Amino acid sequence: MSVYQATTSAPVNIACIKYWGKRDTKLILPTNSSLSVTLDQDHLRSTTTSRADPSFKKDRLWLNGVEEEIKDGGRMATCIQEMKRLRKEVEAKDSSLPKLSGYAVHICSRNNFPTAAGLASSASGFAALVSSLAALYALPATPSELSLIARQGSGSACRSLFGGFVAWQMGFKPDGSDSLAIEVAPREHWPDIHALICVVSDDKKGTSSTSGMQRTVETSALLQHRIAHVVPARMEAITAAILARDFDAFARITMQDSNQFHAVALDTDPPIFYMNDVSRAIIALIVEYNRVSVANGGKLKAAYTYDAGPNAVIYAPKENLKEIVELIINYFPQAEPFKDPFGLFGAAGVQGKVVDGFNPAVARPFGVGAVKGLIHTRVGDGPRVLGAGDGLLGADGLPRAD
Ligand SMILES: Nc1ncnc2c1ncn2[C@@H]1O[C@H](COP(=O)(O)OP(=O)(O)OP(=O)(O)O)[C@@H](O)[C@H]1O
Ligand SMILES: C[C@@](O)(CCOP(=O)(O)OP(=O)(O)O)CC(=O)O
Repeated sequence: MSVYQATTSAPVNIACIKYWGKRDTKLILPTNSSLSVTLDQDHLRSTTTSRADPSFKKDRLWLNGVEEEIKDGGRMATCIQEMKRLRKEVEAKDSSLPKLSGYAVHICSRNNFPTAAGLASSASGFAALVSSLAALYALPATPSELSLIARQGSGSACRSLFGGFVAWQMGFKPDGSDSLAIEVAPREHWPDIHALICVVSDDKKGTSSTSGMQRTVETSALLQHRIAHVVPARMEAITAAILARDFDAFARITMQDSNQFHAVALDTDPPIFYMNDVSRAIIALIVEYNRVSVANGGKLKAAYTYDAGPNAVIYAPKENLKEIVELIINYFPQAEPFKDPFGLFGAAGVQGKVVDGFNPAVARPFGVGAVKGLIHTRVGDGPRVLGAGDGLLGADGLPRAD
């Protein structure tokens, strides 16, 4: 008997222009457009296997080995239902196709990084879910078409259907059919963009993005100014910066937009604080690192950005990553040796130090554990279809023990 199964992996994305606010909470339609960099799946990814089988009684999902309830009318159920609808359309056009749209599915997914810790697991998770079902159902859909469905799982997930530099166009139609992701530039356009993730906390966060942004929509006057007068011009300017590979402009806009997102969080009633003292110290270090460069006649060398949590993501051209890792480690000693996937350091490992002219008093040194880990990665590609050997379900249709 045929086994109908597909496995894909999908990347995390970290926004430079932040999505924060919905105009429709069911369809997940945003109050502003956003733009992100897709990170390399060689380092951070969700891997998902989907199987359709006539013997399955109901749709089931396992996340990191634990079964999650698929709630009726919930986001997961909506995504699965929408994918089955697309499959049904394909089957209607070709009667020789197996009627997979009528079978229940078993879905098994793993993240190779902490889930629900502000590392955008919902983005890679829903992108992997949608792309694995698209592969299972052999849908002729484009990544933008699939992004319409991933968006209904988690807004930011729509941007993980592409690699490189990705915009989520907010759209204007009430049915959401124009609220989708498009590629601004593939990673090959600007492969030099690297990212250092400073894991400040891998705990589950206090205020989820979903509830936090809704409170902001309801109570923040500053958000209305951001939506009407700030984001549209920033979307244009950062797109131009990416197309011109202008890191100075890219960095300036990215930092400004992170700052404004955290300002609207603070402007929410009651206020929401996602950054902590460690996050703010990292901002001070990057600001000073850039100041020294500019004082010496150079340009901005790094950009920080923070999502709905205290973890920092630092974007920079590859050539600056060595200095940036040394800088962070100088203030935030690490319990574990730095994993050095790009071979920046020799066998001796990293020694903390600051660049000449750096004012060390901009931040106080912290103890081991303030920054729990550093992940060095770079701009990456979009979802990948994997081989049968990578499947996460066993012959019985349940998660494989490994
Ligand atoms: N691999 C996956 N497959 C399917 N769903 C997933 C996967 N990984 C995460 N999710 C869903 O995303 C939820 C976590 O999303 P949440 O927004 O709380 O955290 P986050 O994405 O890590 O943080 P943020 O989006 O704010 O950066 C999980 O509870 C689960 O429902
Ligand atoms: C701060 C952000 O990371 C917010 C992400 O919010 P989510 O996409 O997690 O929210 P839901 O649509 O409610 O699932 C900014 C961004 O990624 O653009």
